[in-house]
Parts: sequence; structure tokens; C-alpha cells
Amino acid sequence: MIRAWSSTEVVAAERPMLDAGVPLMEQAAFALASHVTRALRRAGHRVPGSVVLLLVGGGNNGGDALHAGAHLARRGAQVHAALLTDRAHPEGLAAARRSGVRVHQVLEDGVPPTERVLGLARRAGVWVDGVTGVGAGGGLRHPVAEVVRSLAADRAGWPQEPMVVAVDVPSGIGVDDGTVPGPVLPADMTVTMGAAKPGLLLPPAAELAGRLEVVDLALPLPAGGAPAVCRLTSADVADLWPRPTSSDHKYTRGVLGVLAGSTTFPGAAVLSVAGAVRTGLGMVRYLGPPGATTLVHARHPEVVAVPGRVQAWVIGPGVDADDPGRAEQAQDAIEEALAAGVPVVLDAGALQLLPEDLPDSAVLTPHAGELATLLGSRGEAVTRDEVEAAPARHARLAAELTGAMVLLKGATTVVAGPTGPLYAQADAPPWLAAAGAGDVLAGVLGALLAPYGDRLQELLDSGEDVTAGVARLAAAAVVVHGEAAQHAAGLHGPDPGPGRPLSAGDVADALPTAVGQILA
Ligand SMILES: NC(=O)C1=CN([C@@H]2O[C@H](COP(=O)(O)OP(=O)(O)OC[C@H]3O[C@@H](n4cnc5c(N)ncnc54)[C@H](OP(=O)(O)O)[C@@H]3O)[C@@H](O)[C@H]2O)[C@@H](O)CC1
Ligand SMILES: Nc1ncnc2c1ncn2[C@@H]1O[C@H](COP(=O)(O)OP(=O)(O)O)[C@@H](O)[C@H]1O
Ligand SMILES: [K+]
Repeated sequence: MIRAWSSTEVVAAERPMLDAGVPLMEQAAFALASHVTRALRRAGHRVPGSVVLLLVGGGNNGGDALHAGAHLARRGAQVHAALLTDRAHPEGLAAARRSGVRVHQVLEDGVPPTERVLGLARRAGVWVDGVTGVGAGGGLRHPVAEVVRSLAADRAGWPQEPMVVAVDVPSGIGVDDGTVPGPVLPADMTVTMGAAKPGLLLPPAAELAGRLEVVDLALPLPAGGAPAVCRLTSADVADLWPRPTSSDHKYTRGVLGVLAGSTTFPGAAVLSVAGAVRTGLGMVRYLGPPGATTLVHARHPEVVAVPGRVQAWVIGPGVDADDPGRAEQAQDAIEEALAAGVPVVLDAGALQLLPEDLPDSAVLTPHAGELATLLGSRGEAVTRDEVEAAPARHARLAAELTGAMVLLKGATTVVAGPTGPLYAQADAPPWLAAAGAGDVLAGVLGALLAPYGDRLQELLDSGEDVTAGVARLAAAAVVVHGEAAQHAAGLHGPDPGPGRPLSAGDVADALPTAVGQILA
């Protein structure tokens, strides 16, 4: 699991080590130089002869860059440092000068002239972004902001783009909330010190970080609490997977009720059922109109279309909330699920039928537009764009307002409960942005929750942290769904290339392969 800690936690954890004289910056800079060296080799280059430009701000982030530049210069690189402010980390600057780094004090009348920095940048194959790190907030200020904006624009126009390496974080991101309040130079790689920071996992900032390398500085984390953001890996998913044993039968493996599809949207029934069946569980009970039931049976004859006991529910995919009969059925099912105390996934149409208060064993699965509508219905008027600009904050707000777990879908999907760490999963290729993909995810999540359904009350009684458990399973469902999309898009294997288009049905069909590979 990748764990991200807030800037306050990281700084607090560094303090006793710095007080004890541990040379954290030197360790961080050495690791940074080594990562740049490895990245150059991966790209088929050598350090001797490479031209590196350090973009240096006035704090310790610039200090990291200068010390790393000194190492690279000693390894034979031609290193230039552009000092973007009127002061630079003194020891870092001295080390850089001693090692032959060419230092450019580019300020003119206190302002770094963009043209001068661009001139240096055009000659370099590697740009090291050491402008700001965890000590800055609120977006880059004038005039550094203009320089970074021009560099980002200039770089995008080049036939052979330089490799951009961010020191600790891409300068200018919201380090703790993942927002992008102003210009940021998108990185190919971020070398982060001590621990990942929330903005390196949370959208939209995470999408500017590139490959993430965490430098272990043996910081005494947790200094005072849990990580702010987590990201599950396939190995974590394998650990929590409900593997069947020889003593299992179909009822112990979990029975999932699916209330999905309508006369208008019968396909959603097929896709959410496919998501569940192909993830693997004991049984699916399907409740829907005759046309949709016929379609479901044509693809999945094993589905039981008769009401009965279930250990979890998926309610809402393809349910037309404007159809009074179907809406009433969905509402009854929601009430029944909540009264029975079993986990329930509430998707699409069901999001318009929510009761006032929900337990955190209910998982809402909106996309950004649906979340904006949901928040509007709870007195928080926001647009889809505002949700997309700060997904973590809005998912958390919706969880607090409803009491439920919120799984906010997107290129990076965020899972937030009313309390506890956030999860941010970036497992899926952009090919997954396809109609019906969300219906499949609802089924995957239902299948993962069902085996725990009967034990929910028992777990609550025993003091287990059910919120944490449900959040982890929700994140796990996103991993499996994303992995299945990778398979469906032909993105597995040694040299996958750009991938290929997929349909939501292809993603469901790829689930057994994805699960098998995760468990292998
Ligand atoms: N301590 C250590 O040994 C270790 C530290 N480490 C490293 O230290 C980094 C943290 O360093 P830090 O605390 O010095 O802050 P940092 O991120 O460089 O920013 C301060 C500078 O930015 C400026 N600035 C501020 N806001 C701004 C804005 N909006 N727009 C533009 N500029 C702005 C601010 O200017 P000022 O406000 O002072 O005028 C000042 O010059 C951390 O990320 C990691 O890389 C690691 O190596 C581990 C060991
Ligand atoms: N750019 C993207 N990259 C990767 N995955 C994406 C992207 N955009 C959307 N997704 C994923 O695709 C799925 C789309 O779900 P949703 O919007 O509910 O579609 P539908 O309602 O048609 O089923 C979600 O799992 C979401 O996380
Ligand atoms: K930086």
C-alpha cells in the first residue's frame, strides 16, 4: 500500500531527526540524483554528456535540487542552475558551485526573465523542478508562476521533450488536497522525500506527478495519526480477497441482490450482473422488469430472478428514477437493505432516492456530475467542474452529509468515508471512459461486499472498524475493475503499446483473468 502523509505530519516527523543531526537533505539529494541517473539510463542516455537544468526556488526544495545537481555534475553531467529568487539554499549553492554546476542568477530587477530561463531550458535534456515543496501553498506566486507557465507551454511544443523531474512534489500543486490552483510543470517523475504526499495520489494534481518514487528517509511516521491518503496495490487486494475454501458453499460465499435496469435501460442490468458474476461470488439474485430479466438470463443463466435472502445489494444502475413504479421498487429495496443491516451499493438512479441518513456500510458510486447533483440536493450548490477541481474535498463532504461511503469515479477514483483515510486509485486506462463501465464496477463492488454481509453486525459488535473495512473493499473493487480494463484494452504484457478500444462488456469478460492474475 502506498501511504501519503500530510505536509504537517512529514515536517513534524523530520524535526527530531534534523535535531539529532541526521543529514536528511544530503540523503534526499543523493537519492534524487540516483533516480535521475536511472531515468536517464532507462531512456537510453548516459549521465556524462547529459545537460541538466535545475529550477531553483528559495527554500529547502531548491536545496535538494542544488545538492542533487552537485552529485550529477560530479558524475559528468553538464549542470546549470537557474536561481528563480533572490536567495538560494546557502549550503546547496556552495556544494553546487564546488562541483562545477554553472549557476545563473537570472533575476533582473528582482524578476526572473522568462526568455532567459527558456534559453537555458532549451539546451537541457532534463529539467529538475526544485521551485517549491511542502513549505509552499496556494499556488505559485508571481513572478515564478509566469516562468513555470511558459516552461510548461514551451515544453509541450518541442519535438523532443525534456524529461521533467519534480523534487518532492511538482511545484505549485496543492500538496495536501490534490488541487491545481495555478501553473504547474507536469513531471515525468516525482522523487518524493520521506513519504508520499496526498497531492501525489489525489486527482487532479496526481496526474501531473508522473512516475512516483518515494525516498525512504526512515522518518518516524506515524508521528500523530493515520495516513491522509492510501493507494492499494494488487498485492493488498490479493491479501483481502475472499478466497473460497473447501468448506464453502454458495451461501457462505455471498449472495448479492441486484436491482438494476429498466425498460429504458435494460443493458445496465446485464452489465452490473456481469460485473458481479465474473468477479466471483456464491449467487446473484436479480430483480427487474421482464425484458431486462430475459436479457440477463441470455448472458447469465445462473442468475436467480426470484426474491430471497441476500447478504448485500447493488441498487440503481439503469434504474430510471423518473419511472414511479421502478423508483418505488428501488426505494423499498434500499429500506429493506438498510433495515437488514447489509452492505448496499447505491449507483446511478438510486442516488436520487437516498434517505436522509445512511450507514457507512452503504457505498454511493457517483461520477462527478452525479456528485454535484447529490451535493446540490443537500444544500451545497456546486458544479461538476468544481467537483472535478477538488474531488477529494467534495467526496469527503458528501460522505459527511450522508453518512455513507462515497466512491467518486474518474480517471483517478477517490473513496471517502465520513472519517478515516481517503483512498485514491489510478488503475484504469483512459479507454475505460466508456458507457456502462460504471455499471460493471457496481457489480464488482457488490460481489466483494457480499461475503462480509452477514458478518457486518458481528463485526460492528466486536468493535471492528467497519468504515475502514468497507473503504478498503471499495478501493479493491476499483483496482480489480481497472486491471480488467487494462486486460480488455490489451495493456498487459511486456511491451503493450497504446492499447485498443474496449466496451463495458469486454471489461466484465476480462474480470476472471484480472482476478486470477492478482491472486497468482
Ligand atoms: N528540512 C530538511 O532537511 C529537508 C527538507 N526537504 C525538502 O525541503 C522542502 C521543504 O522546504 P521548505 O520548508 O524550505 O519550503 P519549500 O517547499 O522549499 O518552499 C519555501 C520557498 O518557497 C517560497 N514560496 C512559498 N510559497 C510560495 C508560492 N506560493 N509561490 C512561490 N514561492 C513560494 C518561499 O519564499 P518566501 O515565502 O520565503 O519568500 C521559500 O523560498 C521539502 O519539500 C523537501 O524538498 C527534504 O529534503 C527532507 C529534508
Ligand atoms: N479518463 C478515464 N480514465 C480511466 N477511467 C475512467 C476515465 N473516465 C472514467 N473512467 C472510469 O470509467 C467508469 C465510468 O463510469 P460511469 O461514469 O458511471 O459510466 P456509466 O454510468 O456509463 O456506467 C468509472 O469506473 C470511471 O472511474
Ligand atoms: K518541487
